[in-house]
Amino acid sequence: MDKDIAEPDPSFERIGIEDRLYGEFSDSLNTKVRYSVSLTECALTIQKISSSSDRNKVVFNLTDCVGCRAYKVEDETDVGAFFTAYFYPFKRRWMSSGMARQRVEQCFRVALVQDPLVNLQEAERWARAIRDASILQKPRRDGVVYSQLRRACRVMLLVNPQSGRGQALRYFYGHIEPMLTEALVPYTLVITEHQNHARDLVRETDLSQWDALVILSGDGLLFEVVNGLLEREDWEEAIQTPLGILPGGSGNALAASVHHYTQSPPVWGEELLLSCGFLLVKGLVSRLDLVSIHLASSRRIFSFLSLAWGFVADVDIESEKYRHVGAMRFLVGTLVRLASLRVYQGRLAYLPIKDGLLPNQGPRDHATPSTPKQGPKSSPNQNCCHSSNSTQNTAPNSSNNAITTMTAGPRPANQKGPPDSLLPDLEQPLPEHWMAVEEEGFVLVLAMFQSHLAEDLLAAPGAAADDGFIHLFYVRAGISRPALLRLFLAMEKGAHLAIGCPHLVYEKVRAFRLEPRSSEGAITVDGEVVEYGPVQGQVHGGIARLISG
Ligand SMILES: Nc1ncnc2c1ncn2[C@@H]1O[C@H](COP(=O)(O)OP(=O)(O)OP(=O)(O)O)[C@@H](O)[C@H]1O
Repeated sequence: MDKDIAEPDPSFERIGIEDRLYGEFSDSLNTKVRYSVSLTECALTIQKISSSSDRNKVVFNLTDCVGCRAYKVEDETDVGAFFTAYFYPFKRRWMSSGMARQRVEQCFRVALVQDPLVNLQEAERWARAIRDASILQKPRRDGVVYSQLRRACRVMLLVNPQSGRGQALRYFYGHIEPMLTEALVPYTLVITEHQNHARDLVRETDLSQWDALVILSGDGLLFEVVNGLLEREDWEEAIQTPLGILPGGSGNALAASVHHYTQSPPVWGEELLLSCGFLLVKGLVSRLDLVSIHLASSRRIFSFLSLAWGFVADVDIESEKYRHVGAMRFLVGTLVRLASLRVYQGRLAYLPIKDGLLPNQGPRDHATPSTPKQGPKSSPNQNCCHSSNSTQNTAPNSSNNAITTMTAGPRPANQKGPPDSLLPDLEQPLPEHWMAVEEEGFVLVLAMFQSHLAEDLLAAPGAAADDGFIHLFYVRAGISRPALLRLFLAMEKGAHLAIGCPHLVYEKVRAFRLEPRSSEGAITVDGEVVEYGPVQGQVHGGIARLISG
């Protein structure tokens, strides 16, 4: 479903890189004020004609432009026409520090001649040239070219009116609808009415009608959409439908991750909404990893965000009652939960990433900065797992790493979606090359698939949407309450790995298995509670597609 970039206006192409489109127009509200306006491939430059000072020159980068339209006003006596360009540049916040995208509109009156039609044609020529220039350059990341939604793509926009503080519809009408109109993106609004509404809808819908499925809600609604797509007969094609996320919940972890991947300064709340809306109308699409999660009941679900057990899962569940404070609910929940800190018993095992090495060989890929300093005593106890009856073969994967895989993974009956080649059945022993973590107990286990756990929790700073890794963290029993609090406070800036906490361990893995022994506890997947018991998962690198930037 790769859509190529729209064809640019040929008249603009003739201008060439060095040339400019130049014109003189009046202010839309005051015809006595006139501007010289010039357009290059990269920028729209506006200067007041009376002024010789450069201070009155404003330069807009066209990468910040979402659209431009030409029009005529109702007044029959006015021969003039207008064009308005819409920009969302990063600007310093009013009355506070930092930068965030803010909406700026530039409108000009075209009255070159007395013929209204000629003026309108000239306004349309400018609007088209600005639109085309704003989509000409395809960004690159590490040599990978993003694909792009076709212009005028058809978007199904699903809004959960109950999500977060119940503001999702206000966000839509206040910010997103105007932006979609400015960018000429046609959409159909679907207001979800109950749980699983979105899941049922995407499972049944004719996907050929849609170029993108966009969610304005918390992460829970996207979880439904992803799983609905993977329950279809045509799941392989269905999961290629580009997915978009707009933050409307109280966690908004994927939205925060998408913003983080643009390497822009961090933003929250409606500023994050504006940033994600901007990325949506720009329509760049990257790959998205999904992790298939096997539950004790043989049910398999697909996750794009996280799996949590212990402290993080408990905070997630218990902080539901503080959702009226928005993203702050996790901080409030953390403080409350710290008072009744628990240790959880269980077994954790994982399949490590070993570049160019067979598992069990070479140095451990231990990312905890403190670990080498602490010596073997404070290293987690890790052993290889032993398998009696697993069938294995060793095959190089696409990045030439020797990864031992299972020949045939478990595939629950009637289950769609990709097979899990790295996982044995949940009741079966793990292959020998898996690493087993032997600990006295855990305070938390957290498997992250994106960078953010919530808008203000940068749990896996090095993660990317399609890195093909599960970022596995665990905190061993024995950590003090102040040390755990310090970890979570540092996580706001993604600095928790750098503070030298000997109880925190971080591994990049491809698969994991968790077998809780404590009878009480909770496991959450993408923030939703799932059945408690043994659970395992493996990453499927880049099988979905995400509108990002
Ligand atoms: N109209 C509705 N009324 C009640 N529940 C709904 C409705 N629409 C969707 N849902 C369900 O609400 C659940 C939570 O949705 P979602 O995660 O998107 O928002 P949230 O829980 O407010 O976000 P967050 O987890 O960030 O706080 C989903 O499981 C979804 O199925």
